[in-house]
Amino acid sequence: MDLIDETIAAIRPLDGAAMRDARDHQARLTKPPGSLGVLEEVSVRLAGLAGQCPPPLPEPAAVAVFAADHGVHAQGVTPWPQEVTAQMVANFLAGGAVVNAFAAQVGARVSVVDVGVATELDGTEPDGTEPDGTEPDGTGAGDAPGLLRRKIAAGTADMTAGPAMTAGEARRAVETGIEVARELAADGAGCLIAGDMGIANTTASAALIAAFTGLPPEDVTGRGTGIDDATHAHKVEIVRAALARHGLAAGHGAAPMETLAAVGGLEHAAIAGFVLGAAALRVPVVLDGVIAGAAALAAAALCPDALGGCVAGHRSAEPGHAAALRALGLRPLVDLELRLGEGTGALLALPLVQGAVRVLHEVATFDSAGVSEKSGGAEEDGSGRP
Ligand SMILES: O=C(O)c1ccc[n+]([C@@H]2O[C@H](COP(=O)([O-])O)[C@@H](O)[C@H]2O)c1
Ligand SMILES: Cc1cc2nc[nH]c2cc1C
Repeated sequence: MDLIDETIAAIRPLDGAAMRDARDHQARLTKPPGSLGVLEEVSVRLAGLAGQCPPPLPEPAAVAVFAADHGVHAQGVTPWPQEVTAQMVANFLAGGAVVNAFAAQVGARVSVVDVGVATELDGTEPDGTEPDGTEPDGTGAGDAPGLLRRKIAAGTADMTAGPAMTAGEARRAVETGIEVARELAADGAGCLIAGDMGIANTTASAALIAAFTGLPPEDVTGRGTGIDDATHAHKVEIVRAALARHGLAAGHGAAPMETLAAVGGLEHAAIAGFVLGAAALRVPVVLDGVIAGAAALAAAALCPDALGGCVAGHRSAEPGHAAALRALGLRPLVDLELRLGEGTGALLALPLVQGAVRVLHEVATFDSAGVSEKSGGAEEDGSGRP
């Protein structure tokens, strides 16, 4: 059995008994039943993931920013030059990006995983040596702490001309995501966040979401980093052409690994693996924006139970993200019209997830605090409605 099959075989559904314990416990806490709304369901799901109530606090959190480039960039789907991917990797490693600020805010550790950056990272050659051929000496951005060198290819190929990845590249990217989840969990992370960086990756995200949901390209293709109406119309047609070329147009069904290889990105495949790897270890994942949403659809297609321990951190401004979350049955915790990626929306939601679980640990029950319960005959349905 290879790593992907072994990981999928290890994934189990949420534990129903632990979920019932969490629901019962929530009902005994000193608050009107149901008054913590969506957070109660988050706590119940994390109890189901851990198989115990209360589940461990989801901390410390670790963010892995999966970075990769995209051949479809050549089709003029984004106003940004491709080298911005590598430049932003250097910025993450120097601590200067929004993900660094938001991670510092919540005490999360940031790692950057190069799974497919096309431009070489500052100061290093493709194999990670210094330009003069010596081993990395700590002077280039490529040597900074927090960089995981897992480059599978120098970006994907143009999905409108052929498959974005070979089958082997797609599998290696999924395996890389599993390995990174394992490494971060082994280092003590109690909650995982997948961020992304990749100029043009909202085009690949739209193609994946259309393929997995069957929705038409115009419903799931957004403006990414910011494009005018004409470029947006062109982007929709590029997504349509890629789906048609690979036989992925609405209603044709989508085999997960083949779909990832045809129209996905190396970071999408790695994030799908990261979700699978975390699920096998029963570690919760807070999902970020449209790239994570597209990757989560692939993970769910590979193993539906993999999504049991995933929380949708936020809803991004990309229309495809809302479509992906609907298809996954996930309700986003935060909706601030963010459209940045990097893991930023998930990091903002992290304290909500942690707070949801902390309630199960720390809040007194009516019995223990001597607080009277409500009187009256209405059947308790947990909704908080009388
Ligand atoms: O997270 C999101 O929902 C999101 C929405 C729009 C843009 N992004 C980020 O912007 C980049 C891709 O945008 P684009 O327009 O080049 O496809 C990539 O680095 C993503 O992390 C991210
Ligand atoms: C500057 C910049 C920062 C980003 N972070 C994630 N995607 C990004 C895209 C751009 C263009």
